[in-house]
Amino acid sequence: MTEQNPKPLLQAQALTCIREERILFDELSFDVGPGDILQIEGPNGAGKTSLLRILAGLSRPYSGRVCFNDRAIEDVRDEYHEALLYLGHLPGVKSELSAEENLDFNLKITGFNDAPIEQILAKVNLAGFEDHPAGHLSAGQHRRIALARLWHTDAKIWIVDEPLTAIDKKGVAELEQLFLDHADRGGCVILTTHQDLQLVGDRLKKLRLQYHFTEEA
Ligand SMILES: Nc1ncnc2c1ncn2[C@@H]1O[C@H](COP(=O)(O)OP(=O)(O)OP(=O)(O)O)[C@@H](O)[C@H]1O
Repeated sequence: MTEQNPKPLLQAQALTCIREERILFDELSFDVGPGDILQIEGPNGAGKTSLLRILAGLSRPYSGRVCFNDRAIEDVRDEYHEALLYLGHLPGVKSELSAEENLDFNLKITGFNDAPIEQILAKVNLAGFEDHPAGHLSAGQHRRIALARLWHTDAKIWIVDEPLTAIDKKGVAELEQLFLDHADRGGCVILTTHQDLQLVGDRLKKLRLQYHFTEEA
């Protein structure tokens, strides 16, 4: 937290999610405030991605609601959209486009028409790979193209699904530092990862989802 009890940016209020007749989580409530870095943990299939998608407004909970600045996100859709950067676990990178074209496209759809693409790609260690088709890059480099958006955004709320997958140690440390800097500026980060975060350390809050079996299982 950057200050004592700041007003939450995002509130999960009694969220229940059911998929294929299985309750993933039931009446889940938590707040995320400026300066928070929240790691959602849990085994495969526990519902981490489902929770992130609900928080991002991409899918609806069975019951409960998500609030941004005390308002249901459905009621402040445009405002929320502006405040949010969501990066799903499928990176949204087109194999046939180059690293530069992909980033340029992703930034343009979020309103950045003149972003310094080369500089941003250099920050994610893709200098020299700007013209390479994403499909010819490694899994980690592919993911770095998607992650590059984090280095050029005004969004306060970052929701990122498994950002560290396929990223090497140095890249993980750089990302952790970026998350810390963002939190220090009053933003928040909600992420899933199966890795232990080293740098973020005591700034980190954790929320653990359990795997609930169906009654028949
Ligand atoms: N759109 C959907 N329709 C039906 N079932 C779904 C849908 N999305 C997810 N599920 C189911 O919900 C459960 C939780 O999936 P989810 O991807 O949220 O888990 P996760 O905790 O992110 O898992 P992992 O660690 O493997 O990424 C899974 O059993 C999955 O099959």
